[in-house]
Amino acid sequence: MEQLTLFAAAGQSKGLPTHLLDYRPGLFCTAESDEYLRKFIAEAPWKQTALKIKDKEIATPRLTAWYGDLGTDYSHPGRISNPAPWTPELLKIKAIVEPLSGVKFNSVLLNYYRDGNDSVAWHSDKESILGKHPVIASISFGEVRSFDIRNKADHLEKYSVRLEHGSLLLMKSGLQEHWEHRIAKSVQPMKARVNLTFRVVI
Ligand SMILES: O=C(O)CCC(=O)C(=O)O
Ligand SMILES: [Fe+2]
Repeated sequence: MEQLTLFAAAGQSKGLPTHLLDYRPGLFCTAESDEYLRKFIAEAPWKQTALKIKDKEIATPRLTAWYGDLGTDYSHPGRISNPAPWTPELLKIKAIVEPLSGVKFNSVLLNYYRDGNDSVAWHSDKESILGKHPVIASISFGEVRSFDIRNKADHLEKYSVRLEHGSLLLMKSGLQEHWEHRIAKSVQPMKARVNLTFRVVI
């Protein structure tokens, strides 16, 4: 089972390794972010996928949608999905995020956390299809959730960033190698949040 967040009310932890993570609040203004949140919730081809853990099928505790260039089919253990074609909104966001990231992305994974029960467990995005040192740009709309990272070699070394409405979190090269991240479930009531992670699938 996932643990409940240790950082429920905390802001950005002191000592956050900024060579691995770059947090930029307010990349999109509130009105624009409200509209993106509404539109993505209403229009993305949301799916709830199943994860196989020790031969048991477990529904992923959030909804996902995958968009990208044709040919960037993305497969995870237990899940395969064909990308939907880019929408005008996603292309607009991608064009803003790319110069800030120094990367041309060819796909984006959307996560929809419907309430505080939705989450993503500790993991790193280090599948071989993302290359050895992936850079991932993460945009958040909606409810502020705590993004926790922990050092793979020492789980007690942990930090947390509150991902605000309209913010960008750049996960830089090296983060996936040595650190895991999660969005923990929350005991506080939580409204909807949509997160976009722009990626390069090779
Ligand atoms: O929702 C988030 O901020 C993180 C999502 C994530 O880690 C992922 O999709 O791999
Ligand atoms: Fe991730």
